[in-house]
Amino acid sequence: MPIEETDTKVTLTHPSDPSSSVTILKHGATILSWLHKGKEQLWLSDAAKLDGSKPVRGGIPLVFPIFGKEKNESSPAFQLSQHGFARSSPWEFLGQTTESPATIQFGLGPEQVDPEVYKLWGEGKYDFTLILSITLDDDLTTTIEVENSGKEDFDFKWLFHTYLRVPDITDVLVNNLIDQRCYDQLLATEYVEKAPVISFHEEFDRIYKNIPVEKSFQVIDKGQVLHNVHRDNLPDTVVWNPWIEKSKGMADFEPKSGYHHMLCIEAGHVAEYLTLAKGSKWKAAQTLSVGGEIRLQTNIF
Ligand SMILES: O=P(O)(O)OC[C@H]1O[C@@H](O)[C@H](O)[C@@H](O)[C@@H]1O
Repeated sequence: MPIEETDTKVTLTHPSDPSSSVTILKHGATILSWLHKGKEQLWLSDAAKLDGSKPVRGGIPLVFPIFGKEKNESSPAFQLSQHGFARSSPWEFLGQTTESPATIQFGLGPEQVDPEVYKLWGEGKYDFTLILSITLDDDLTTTIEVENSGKEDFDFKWLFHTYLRVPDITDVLVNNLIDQRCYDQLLATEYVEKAPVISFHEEFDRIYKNIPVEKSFQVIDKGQVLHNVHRDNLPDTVVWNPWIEKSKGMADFEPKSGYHHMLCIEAGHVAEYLTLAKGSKWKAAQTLSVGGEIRLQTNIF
């Protein structure tokens, strides 16, 4: 059976390769696991809450309609909690849409969001439909469509908060971010990245902005490409590792040494808000792939 559904989860198995599968928690439509030819590609905390009491620490949580906390008091998103409500709402499983490649869909509308939370976004005046499509081929593609089905335009941000699994963060390099503008959230400073490859030795939290979509990022471990992150209509990418102190402060981050085995590369539209006019739609996607040759894309600005 390519699809297995329980009350809380859905697992889609590759139709011609039983060792490849993706498992999604209905709460938050959070991808918890992607097995590629028997090998787990995502990191999931041992203490992640899977009962809906907290967003999942690990996998691919979905960030909408804000990224982080909105600091502008006059914004309709000011009262929303960190990273918005998509990751903490119960999505509906809509079923399979194509067989080859295998695609399943999940949906979220205002009626599924906790009414107390929904009221915090523009006093509950926005109507929206989110459709998440998950396509399992040799790659894993997540496609999001946001529709403004209401009577008012609204502003939003979107992000796939992907926790990639790595053998040891101190051995890992990420390429193709050179010459991109970035905002360092720890230093609260904006600058142009000059490192030909990024390496990790301490807490890391940067928003790389407006990156040509032709550029893909590769996570390289001792000369070997582990992960490739491709983007469609997602101009920004957050790179995050909490390191020692921040991990200690997160109750749902276990084991505490887990920061060694994860790296978040989060494709999104977060540097600026997108305005979605009433009646219109916006679509974007992230594709993760495994292995391949090292590709340096330094000549695309
Ligand atoms: O703890 P949360 O809400 O899942 O956020 C985790 C991290 O998410 C990242 O996207 C942010 O850049 C970090 O600043 C943040 O700490």
